[in-house]
Amino acid sequence: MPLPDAPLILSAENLACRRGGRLIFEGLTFRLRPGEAIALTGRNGAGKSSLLAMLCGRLRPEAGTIRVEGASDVAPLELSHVVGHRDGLKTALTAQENLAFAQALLGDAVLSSADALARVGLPHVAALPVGYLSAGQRRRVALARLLVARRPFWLLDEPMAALDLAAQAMLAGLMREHLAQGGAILAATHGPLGLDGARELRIGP
Ligand SMILES: Nc1ncnc2c1ncn2[C@@H]1O[C@H](COP(=O)(O)OP(=O)(O)OP(=O)(O)O)[C@@H](O)[C@H]1O
Repeated sequence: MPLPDAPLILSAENLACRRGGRLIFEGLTFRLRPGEAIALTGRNGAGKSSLLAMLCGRLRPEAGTIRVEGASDVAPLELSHVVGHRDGLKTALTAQENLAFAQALLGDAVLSSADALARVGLPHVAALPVGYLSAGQRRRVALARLLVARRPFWLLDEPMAALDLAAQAMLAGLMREHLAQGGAILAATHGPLGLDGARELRIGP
């Protein structure tokens, strides 16, 4: 899908989240603007992953609204890359095949699969089935999906998990590039993202 020309803002208004009958959070309001990064923080169980699930349409808010200002008729998921705890990779396919699949699915191609793997430092595993890769290598392949198709919003759940220090620096660099190009990032995290200008959004006490 071609991206709309208008500046896009991911907007959440007065969100409440209920899981297993328990109110997890309520009254959550924020706007994610072009070029902006939000570090979503909070203790274990505060609802960070649940918020990401709501933003990408997998979980219905108990109350409140989520919309994209500038493209109100488009679901946020269609304008987002989501990298969650589950990497969504197909273990029998090679790294390159997984990325080619993602590119065909997501459209609006940017880098080729081979170039995206090179950017995340994995050119040598392109032809290996993902099932053979280490945890950190798998995460890098999942992150390479960010590079094969253009999406303004990156919604990331613990993106630094399983990455060694060099890979953390590489990811911070990719995120900075995305922000410099007018993209926006919301990342649930328990640690630093390596982004100086990131604004903290804390859920819970
Ligand atoms: N499918 C579910 N059914 C019932 N409760 C759930 C379900 N999924 C999550 N929860 C509960 O919702 C709460 C929020 O979970 P969530 O995974 O969003 O927290 P989190 O902030 O991402 O935690 P962490 O920092 O540990 O990753 C937790 O109490 C969790 O047990």
